[in-house]
Amino acid sequence: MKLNEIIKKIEPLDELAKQNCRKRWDSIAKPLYSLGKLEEVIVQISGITKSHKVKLDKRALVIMCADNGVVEEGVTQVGSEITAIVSENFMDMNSCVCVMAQQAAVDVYPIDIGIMRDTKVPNRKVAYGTKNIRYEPAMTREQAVQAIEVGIETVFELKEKGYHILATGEMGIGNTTTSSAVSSVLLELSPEVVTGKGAGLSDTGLEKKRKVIAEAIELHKPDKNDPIDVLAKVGGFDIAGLAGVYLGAAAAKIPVVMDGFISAAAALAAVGIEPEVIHYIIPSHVSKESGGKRLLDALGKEPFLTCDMCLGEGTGAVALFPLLDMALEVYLKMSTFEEIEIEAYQPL
Ligand SMILES: Cc1cc2ncn([C@H]3O[C@H](COP(=O)(O)O)[C@@H](O)[C@H]3O)c2cc1C
Ligand SMILES: O=C(O)c1cccnc1
Repeated sequence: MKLNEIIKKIEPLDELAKQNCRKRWDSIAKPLYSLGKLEEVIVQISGITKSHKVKLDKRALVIMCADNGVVEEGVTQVGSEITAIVSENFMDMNSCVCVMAQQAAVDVYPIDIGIMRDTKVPNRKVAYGTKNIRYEPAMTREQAVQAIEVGIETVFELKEKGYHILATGEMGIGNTTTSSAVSSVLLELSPEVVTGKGAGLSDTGLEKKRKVIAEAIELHKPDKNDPIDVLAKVGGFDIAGLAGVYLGAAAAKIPVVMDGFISAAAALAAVGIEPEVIHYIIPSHVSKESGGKRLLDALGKEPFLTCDMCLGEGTGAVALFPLLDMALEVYLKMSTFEEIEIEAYQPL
């Protein structure tokens, strides 16, 4: 599926479906608007799916798994070999997000979009890891587009399987370095501000990480007005793949729940490629990682959850599903004012 053709398919949300959904909320016997963002998110999903008959029965988490050459620079607490190990554990439902996903009835779809060795994870490899951004661009522009297209194709395959809603996750040692680099360029903020300790780093390690990011940006001069250039020069296959998931979701008219810092950096790139994508994205939590809040602000999204999480894998996104389920149960099952024979509140 070609990126250019997919972009052409992306439309504004359906206003009529949103209005019908709002009407249903307003008829429910409770104080108007009192479920706040939980009402708004169901309205958003109506607009995305062009129907006020919202269904969230089948849900999938896409986990983009890839390695990053920049790990050679000592910007992480653990080595690249951990990416493959954790990614293969997803296949056995043995990771934090898998446990949470089972609880929330979310199916887990890890994808090997660029792990540095062969794995048992479904193979959509663009390459065996990216180049070290301190010295070379992470990937070619063609590879960035290819990774985006892997994300797009994944969405259409899941839509075909009947999924109603998707969530984003990733696994890739070193990907808070690449996400911070992408964020620094796209937000026009110094690496100091948007770079944190990722999966754990000493203070000296953090200093080095910021320096490496600053040097990579200085060397490659990514064009902030061209998110594909930014992804190619200082991003990763996982981030580009996730950008493709957002673009694909918008084209396929399927809502997508965004996880934390890395997922938000990918979202910012996707929205830079096609601004309309923003309406198809549902935020979940605010990552504790430096830059997490700034990315949400730049996307104009408020988090549902503030739990100081910074784990990745899609954990924050999956954590939102029980809340979405409760919102939808009220929306679908609650009595209306008419049914319990009291006069409806008038909007103020
Ligand atoms: C065992 C382990 C499991 C993980 N699961 C997610 N991450 C998270 O940490 C990584 C990013 O942090 P950094 O940039 O510091 O490497 C990503 O893989 C992210 O998903 C993990 C990290 C580790 C070590
Ligand atoms: O918020 C995230 O996505 C995150 C933060 C730190 C480490 N891994 C992921």
